[in-house]
Amino acid sequence: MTTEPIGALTIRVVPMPADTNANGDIFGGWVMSRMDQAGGIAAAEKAQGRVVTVAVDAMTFIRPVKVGDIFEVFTAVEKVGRTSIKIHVEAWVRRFRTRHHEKVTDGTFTFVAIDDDGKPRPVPAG
Ligand SMILES: CC(=O)SCCNC(=O)CCNC(=O)[C@H](O)C(C)(C)COP(=O)(O)OP(=O)(O)OC[C@H]1O[C@@H](n2cnc3c(N)ncnc32)[C@H](O)[C@@H]1OP(=O)(O)O
Repeated sequence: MTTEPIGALTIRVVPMPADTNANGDIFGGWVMSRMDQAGGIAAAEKAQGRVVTVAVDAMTFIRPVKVGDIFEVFTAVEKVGRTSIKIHVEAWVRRFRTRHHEKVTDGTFTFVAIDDDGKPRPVPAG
């Protein structure tokens, strides 16, 4: 089990009771949405402009997220193609009250740099 997050801290937020599923844990869609947002921030920085999500791969939900946890998303550029960027995304929590730090989810998000017409454009070098 990884003991330290991979990548840069990109989003930090506390989930609320409205974000729970029928079990009382945080809804997986809420988790994926925050991960997509964080990946989009990292990809837009690399692309120096607009990006869209084209694919999500290898999502693993390892541990539940609870109300009151501090939810953190870490991102790292994994691969840059001609117009696409793969971002490794990890979600970690600092557990409510204990502040125990553990990984809850990871996945690979692929984004495509787009122009004003929504068409793929090359990712700038550097
Ligand atoms: C449906 C939704 O609302 S999801 C939420 C937001 N996302 C979107 O709206 C995106 C909707 N999709 C699109 O607009 C288009 O599919 C686009 C702009 C992302 C891509 O357009 P396409 O005409 O398919 O582009 P194209 O075939 O040239 O591929 C562009 C790049 O994406 C990569 N790509 C395309 N599909 C995938 C895929 N399923 N997995 C990984 N990479 C992919 C290609 O390999 C290519 O990468 P490269 O240039 O680095 O080699």
